[in-house]
Amino acid sequence: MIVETHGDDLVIKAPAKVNLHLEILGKRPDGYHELETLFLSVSLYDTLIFKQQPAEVSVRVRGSSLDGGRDNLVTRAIHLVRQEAGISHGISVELTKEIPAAAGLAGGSSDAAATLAGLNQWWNLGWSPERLAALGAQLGSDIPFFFHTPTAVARGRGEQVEPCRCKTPLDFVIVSPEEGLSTADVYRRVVVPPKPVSIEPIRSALEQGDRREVGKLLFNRLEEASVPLCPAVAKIKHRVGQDGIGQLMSGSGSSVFVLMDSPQAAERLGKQLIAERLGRIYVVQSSS
Ligand SMILES: C[C@@](CO)(OP(=O)(O)O)[C@H](O)COP(=O)(O)OP(=O)(O)OC[C@H]1O[C@@H](n2ccc(N)nc2=O)[C@H](O)[C@@H]1O
Ligand SMILES: Nc1ncnc2c1ncn2[C@@H]1O[C@H](COP(=O)(O)OP(=O)(O)O)[C@@H](O)[C@H]1O
Repeated sequence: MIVETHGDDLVIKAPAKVNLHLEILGKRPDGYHELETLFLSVSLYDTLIFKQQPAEVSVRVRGSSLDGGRDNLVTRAIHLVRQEAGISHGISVELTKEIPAAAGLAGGSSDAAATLAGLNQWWNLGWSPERLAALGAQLGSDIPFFFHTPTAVARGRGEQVEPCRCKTPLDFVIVSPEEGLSTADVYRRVVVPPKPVSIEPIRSALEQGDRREVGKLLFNRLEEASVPLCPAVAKIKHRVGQDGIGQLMSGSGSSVFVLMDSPQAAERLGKQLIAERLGRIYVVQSSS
């Protein structure tokens, strides 16, 4: 995330993520699936502006039909911090959404992580990134990763995070169809593989900066479960199947990303796809 002060305001840009690898290792007694995933944050951002306000909490959302009420992850993160710190200070947050919601890009999770980090600074709490990540895990599985950007391996439900290196910037075109996907529906259909695909080859390719190898090794176990639920994913995968150096659905969908071998190639493909009305198109790079 990118943190700046503008006059009296604190401004945080909260990045989206993609999963370069996602494998299911098993099903747990609590019904959740144990996963192993390689996260990468990218340069598509929501923006949060924190402003002083006496006692009450208010969250205003722009650029989306989501409201700022008690179900919004920003609001939930504010209440969690106030409870944990034992304080009742007010705060006003203006959230401008650019990351499409429920698209496998973890926009809501990133907003929550940005809120935890922002309030830690705003209220001088002095909490460590580990403490913030552990608090975030109470709100959502993808949140701890955002304290370890740009790239990390995550296990468990996503809360066990091990940072890794990305030696070279990576360029992507992301296609987000209008049709969304329910994470619960996708996990319900997933089949636990007898022998999981290893994360090590793609992690090593990323650490060596071998983008072609990364492209060849892209893998997401949830993709096969999602295609029958969302024909748009199949349509996009078919359309971009020969483009770039690899293509994959992100997380539980429905966004699909194409890994490109240069920023110029990403710009060119982005322009072509905008004309084809497959969904919202984002030309992005790996970022913090
Ligand atoms: C797929 C991933 C990968 O990064 O991200 P997104 O696509 O959401 O970005 C995550 O595993 C999203 O995990 P999480 O954020 O916990 O999903 P939720 O929406 O809370 O889960 C909805 C439902 O999906 C099932 N579920 C979820 C996560 C998991 N590891 N195993 C599961 O079986 C559970 O039935 C749960 O009740
Ligand atoms: N600030 C927020 N931004 C996006 N979604 C939010 C937010 N707060 C709550 N939500 C809810 O969380 C769900 C998951 O959002 P998000 O993290 O964007 O998607 P995904 O889990 O597919 O990556 C959405 O369906 C939405 O209803």
